Amino acid sequence: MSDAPVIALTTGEPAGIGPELAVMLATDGATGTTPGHRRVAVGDAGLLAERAEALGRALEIVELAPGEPVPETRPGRLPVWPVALAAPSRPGVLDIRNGDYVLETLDRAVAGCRAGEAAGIVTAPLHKAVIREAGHADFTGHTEYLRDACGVDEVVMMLATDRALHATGPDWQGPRSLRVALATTHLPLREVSDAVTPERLTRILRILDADLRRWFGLAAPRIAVCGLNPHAGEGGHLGREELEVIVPTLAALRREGLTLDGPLPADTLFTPRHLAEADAVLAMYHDQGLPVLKYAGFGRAANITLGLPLVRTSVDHGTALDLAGSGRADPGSLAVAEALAADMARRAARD
Ligand SMILES: NC(=O)C1=CN([C@@H]2O[C@H](COP(=O)(O)OP(=O)(O)OC[C@H]3O[C@@H](n4cnc5c(N)ncnc54)[C@H](O)[C@@H]3O)[C@@H](O)[C@H]2O)C=CC1
Ligand SMILES: NCC(=O)COP(=O)(O)O
Repeated sequence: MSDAPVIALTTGEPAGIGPELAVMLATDGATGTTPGHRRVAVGDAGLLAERAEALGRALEIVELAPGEPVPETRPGRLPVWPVALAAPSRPGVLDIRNGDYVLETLDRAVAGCRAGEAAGIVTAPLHKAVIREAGHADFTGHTEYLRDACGVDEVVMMLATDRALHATGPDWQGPRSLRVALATTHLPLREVSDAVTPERLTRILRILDADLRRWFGLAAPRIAVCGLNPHAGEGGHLGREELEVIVPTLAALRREGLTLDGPLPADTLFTPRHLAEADAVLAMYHDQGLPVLKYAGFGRAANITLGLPLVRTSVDHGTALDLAGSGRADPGSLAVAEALAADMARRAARD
């Protein structure tokens, strides 16, 4: 049996594109053969078989018992850690009866990592609203769910375009190569300002600095930090969060040795001159940073949860209910995210 790391691929919302993306990876000539890692899907085996049939792809689904070794990845075969759907699922049609199912796939993957059966997790997209409507009123996303499942206080969501996953130094240049981390994740805009506290910023920036060193081989990561307000507050005339929170927090962290630029006006930070001088950008909120990242690399970017005790990467997109079942969804981001999880798992094994 190979010692290539096992990556658990949670197949996400059953009515979304996740299951068919897993089928695409498993049947594709390039991604179906991954000598560097072994893939095990986590989800309903019957659902995956249905999606494979609908796409016209020949796929042998191999249900694994707990503890059974994950075989080598080869095209046309998909080992599965089975989790049963609560109700049949049709592409594009959400069903709150399957809300728990999605969380159970995550729990199975985390348990697999804890038991040493898997070295990392890559997640296909889930649908946040349907999970909340299924009774999990506090659910906001994988990132926060995995934080709580792993018992850590803070994690950082960072998305990176594929060119930025391994690049350092002179390779890090220009708008197509971008790493964007978020100070706040899934919050209504109204709550963002209150959430940007010295304590949170300090935790986030320490994790970002440490994990850029750990996973991206950067000896002294340069982090460009966005302001919260237009023109980074215009000297206090357009908001005081910069003067009262961000500036003093960055100053304290610089004294700890972090290399931080900012707070900078977010509208001009994402220009080549500034990006050329930064290894990552910290945006204050979701839609301040992610539209730029997706403009630069949608479909070829990965989402990484920093600060977890396990490896977790994900796609740069959501459930795309409008495409589910059509076979037109692009599996590019899932392939990038899975390859990154495998790289991180190998790095973790070496360290
Ligand atoms: N990692 C995750 O689990 C994520 C989950 N979501 C969730 O997904 C649900 C839907 O979110 P939306 O904002 O509508 O974003 P979305 O990414 O699902 O869709 C936005 C647009 O992008 C297109 N698109 C998405 N993925 C694509 C792919 N692989 N290939 C081609 N086109 C693609 C869709 O067709 C749609 O036009 C929400 O519940 C959201 O919370 C969103 C982002 C990440
Ligand atoms: N837009 C990114 C996103 O929503 C990712 O959410 P999750 O990975 O925390 O589920």
